[in-house]
Amino acid sequence: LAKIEEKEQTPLQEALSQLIRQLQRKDPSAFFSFPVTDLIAPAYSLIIKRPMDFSTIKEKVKKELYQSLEELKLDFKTMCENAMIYNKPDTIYYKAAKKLLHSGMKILSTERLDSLKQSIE
Ligand SMILES: CC(=O)c1cc(-c2ccccn2)c2ncccn12
Repeated sequence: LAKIEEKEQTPLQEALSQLIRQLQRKDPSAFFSFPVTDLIAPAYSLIIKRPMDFSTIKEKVKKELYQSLEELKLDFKTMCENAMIYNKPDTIYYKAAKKLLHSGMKILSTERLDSLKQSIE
């Protein structure tokens, strides 16, 4: 079999991957690991205009679609906010999203991203 070439990660991709690992640890139930389907969430694709999940975020890193750390922060916020739009406040998904958003904003704080940016330049 031809050897499948592994591509080196850029410093930005490295920093993004490290942040995503930290964020995913805050989703122990893995509610946010994969895209929400209309099968498990009726009419989801009609209600949520910009679906987002960790697997899609990781795919975007791999395809070098993030040009800054802030773009990751935007997708992360969208992912959590989607869950707080679609799910009612008394559901496990809404509560998990609220908690994930809160802990994620610390991991992605401006101070943290600024210092990480220094190390990338
Ligand atoms: C994130 C989210 O909104 C979500 C994840 C899930 C989910 C994620 C993994 C396994 C099962 N369910 C879900 N199920 C029903 C309604 C909403 N959700």
